[in-house]
Amino acid sequence: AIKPPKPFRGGIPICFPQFGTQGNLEQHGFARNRLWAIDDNPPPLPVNPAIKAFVDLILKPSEDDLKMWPHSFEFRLRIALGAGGDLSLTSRIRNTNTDGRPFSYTFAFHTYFSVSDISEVRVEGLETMDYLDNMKGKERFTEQGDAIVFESEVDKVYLAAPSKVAIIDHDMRRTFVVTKEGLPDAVVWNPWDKKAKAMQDFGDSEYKHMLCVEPAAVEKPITLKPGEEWKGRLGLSAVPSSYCSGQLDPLKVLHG
Ligand SMILES: O=P(O)(O)OC[C@H]1O[C@@H](O)[C@H](O)[C@@H](O)[C@@H]1O
Repeated sequence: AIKPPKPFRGGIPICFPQFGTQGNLEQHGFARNRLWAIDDNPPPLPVNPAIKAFVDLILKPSEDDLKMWPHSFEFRLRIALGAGGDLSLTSRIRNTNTDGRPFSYTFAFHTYFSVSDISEVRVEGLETMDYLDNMKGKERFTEQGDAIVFESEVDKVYLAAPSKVAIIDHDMRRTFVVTKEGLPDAVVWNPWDKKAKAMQDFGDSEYKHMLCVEPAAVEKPITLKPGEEWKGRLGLSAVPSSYCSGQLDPLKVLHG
């Protein structure tokens, strides 16, 4: 059972106004631990004709939030479902400070994916990208040319990652396609066995069946002046993937 203010481990927690430990706030910021309200009268947002249903939510800071992070904001979230089950999350964050002050934040859609077996999963789209390795003091490295596979703990922030990343699950014959807009980075995280054991709200072997791929703005914080609004979008779809002689065609997966 989830008892606020504990974050939910799974789904798509929203990291705002701080990703990870990059600041003075609690890990990943406070937004993921708050109750959001239904936004009955959201400002217009173009609706993709493929969208069949959506809900608009809003988060504004409480008095306590303002003590920790002294900025007034309106965070609108549209959660939309397409006919084929495609999911789209659009975040709109507006600076509503009345004292003329800008604010800066980092952000992530902390997306948990369910996979059959992490050792059999490949991530395509992040080859040759630069990344900051959270396990090595955020040092910068460059990924090799091969798809990413998993054989130990991974906690990396890929910088200026492409707008489409694919998670290919051989055993399930399923590929998750993650698309992102307005979010330059992509975090990839799996805690592996030792960290899984150390996490109280996580089963010892659950790491085998999950992977986080998180569209994010981490390296360069986003700054908004009063009255300015930022928009970031996450798109998710699951497509059946055929699996022939051990190889998928990555170009086909990523470019349709
Ligand atoms: O346990 P939390 O706060 O949900 O965070 C889980 C992980 O989230 C990832 O996004 C971070 O890169 C990791 O460093 C972190 O361990």
